[in-house]
Amino acid sequence: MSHRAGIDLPDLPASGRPAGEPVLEIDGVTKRFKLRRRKEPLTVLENVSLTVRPGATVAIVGLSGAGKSTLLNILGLLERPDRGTVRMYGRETTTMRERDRAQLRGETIGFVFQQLNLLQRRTARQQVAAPLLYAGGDRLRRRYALADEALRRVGLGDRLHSTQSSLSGGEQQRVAIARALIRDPRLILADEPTGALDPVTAGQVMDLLFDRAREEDRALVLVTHDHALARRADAVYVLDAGRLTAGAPD
Ligand SMILES: Nc1ncnc2c1ncn2[C@@H]1O[C@H](COP(=O)(O)OP(=O)(O)OP(=O)(O)O)[C@@H](O)[C@H]1O
Repeated sequence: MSHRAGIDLPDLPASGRPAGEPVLEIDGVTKRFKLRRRKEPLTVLENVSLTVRPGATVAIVGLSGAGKSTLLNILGLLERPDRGTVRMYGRETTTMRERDRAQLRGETIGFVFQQLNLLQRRTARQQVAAPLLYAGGDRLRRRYALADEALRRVGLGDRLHSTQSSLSGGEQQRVAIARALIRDPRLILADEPTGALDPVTAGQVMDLLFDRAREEDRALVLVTHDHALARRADAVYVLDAGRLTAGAPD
């Protein structure tokens, strides 16, 4: 068991695939939103269950408005479901205090979302190093070297000192990916991570995310409209009318 920042997490094996406890396991998750001027709430997720094991790559597809981002927010402990359980390494999170959920989120999850949430005047190196400001110890001291390495891995080794506003949309997205990976998260949650990228760069970036998830027994959950990309995952699920079913995209 690792004990980092007060959170107990199972140790990852040095090699090989563990039979292992699921990274994430949700069961019977239901989410409704109250809409203005509508009596009946909108049911976005209905009795959704999903298990993500170490090393797994999972893609979720569905029409616009199907609830994919809502599901990803629940998996990422950013939102709580109205019903159901969300277990991370066996720990039930829906009843945890917000502070504990935030700590578990920070230690475990790397987010690559559609909204980039990057600061326009910071350099690429500063953006990517930022999550390590809270890491402490060696990673805090080496944050710029680690950021430079992460930026090189997404092909931005020559743009370390460029400010966010001077980068193209695709380059900004790669900065966001480098930032999501800098803390070496066990679970990567990605929402349309290649939307702004050309096919070649998109392929390289996805190789990086898939390799990280598979080779190091991390896990990846990917939301996408791109069915060719979804087919690269070990498992594909379709979200339709609030229900999640296993299935291959058309
Ligand atoms: N906070 C909220 N309050 C009210 N309705 C919401 C809220 N968040 C999401 N919704 C609604 O829930 C439904 C699902 O939204 P969500 O963003 O999860 O869909 P999505 O499948 O990710 O869509 P897209 O592919 O277009 O990004 C939509 O009808 C949306 O308007």
